[in-house]
Amino acid sequence: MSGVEVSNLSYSYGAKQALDDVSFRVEAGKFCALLGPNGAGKSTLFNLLTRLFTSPNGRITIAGHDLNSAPRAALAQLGIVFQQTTLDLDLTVRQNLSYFAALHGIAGRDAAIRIEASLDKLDMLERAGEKARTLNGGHRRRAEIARALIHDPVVLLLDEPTVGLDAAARASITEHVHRLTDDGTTVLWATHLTDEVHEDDRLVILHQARVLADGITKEVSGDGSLQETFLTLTTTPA
Ligand SMILES: Nc1ncnc2c1ncn2[C@@H]1O[C@H](COP(=O)(O)OP(=O)(O)OP(=O)(O)O)[C@@H](O)[C@H]1O
Repeated sequence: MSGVEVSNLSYSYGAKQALDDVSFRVEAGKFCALLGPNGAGKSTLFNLLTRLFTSPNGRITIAGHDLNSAPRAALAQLGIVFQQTTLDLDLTVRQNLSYFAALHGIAGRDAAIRIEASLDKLDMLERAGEKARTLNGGHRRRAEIARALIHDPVVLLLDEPTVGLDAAARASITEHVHRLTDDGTTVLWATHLTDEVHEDDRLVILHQARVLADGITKEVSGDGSLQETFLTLTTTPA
């Protein structure tokens, strides 16, 4: 089964083409890194995947649901972590998650069970009663990821989720999110940092609106390092 499928997707801001005939498919339960330098088109793609933008060109399916013709079914299967923090800093971690659960129509005992399970996956249970304001950047991010899992989405999208974090927090979040695939979650992780990508991950390299490489990371890198491959691909004119 496919988690996310993008077919022949294009998008322009006026004369500026941000995505040019982009296609890739991520199988359910896999971690896929969407790797691209600044301006590659990653945020544009995320805005289309979350239906903030729509495009007449191309097709997106989420867990088999066409985002255009069945948007409610498709979006119900999506968990989203945006680049900018969206926690209410004056609420505790648990209150932030409860509020989000309520927005999804989840309440009472069901909500409590899901919140515990989501926090546990991110090793955040012991911080449930702390106000978001008192957490460091890494823990805030982990709380947001836990929040994105409450409704048990098939697909989790993260748009450069480690921006602004120190090396230890980046490594911890990267590991936690990789482990989510053990439960069958499909992960699409946008980044410009090659050290966040594991050699067995699916990898899509995006540059100047186009997909330049698509495959298993170690196969894309070949004999070199991913860093070398990425630099070669993205510093050579497309
Ligand atoms: N509102 C806009 N109007 C015009 N051009 C835009 C707009 N938003 C983005 N672009 C351009 O579209 C291209 C893709 O931008 P996008 O933000 O999707 O890339 P990105 O890979 O997310 O980059 P970054 O890592 O810097 O966020 C870039 O050339 C960018 O300058």
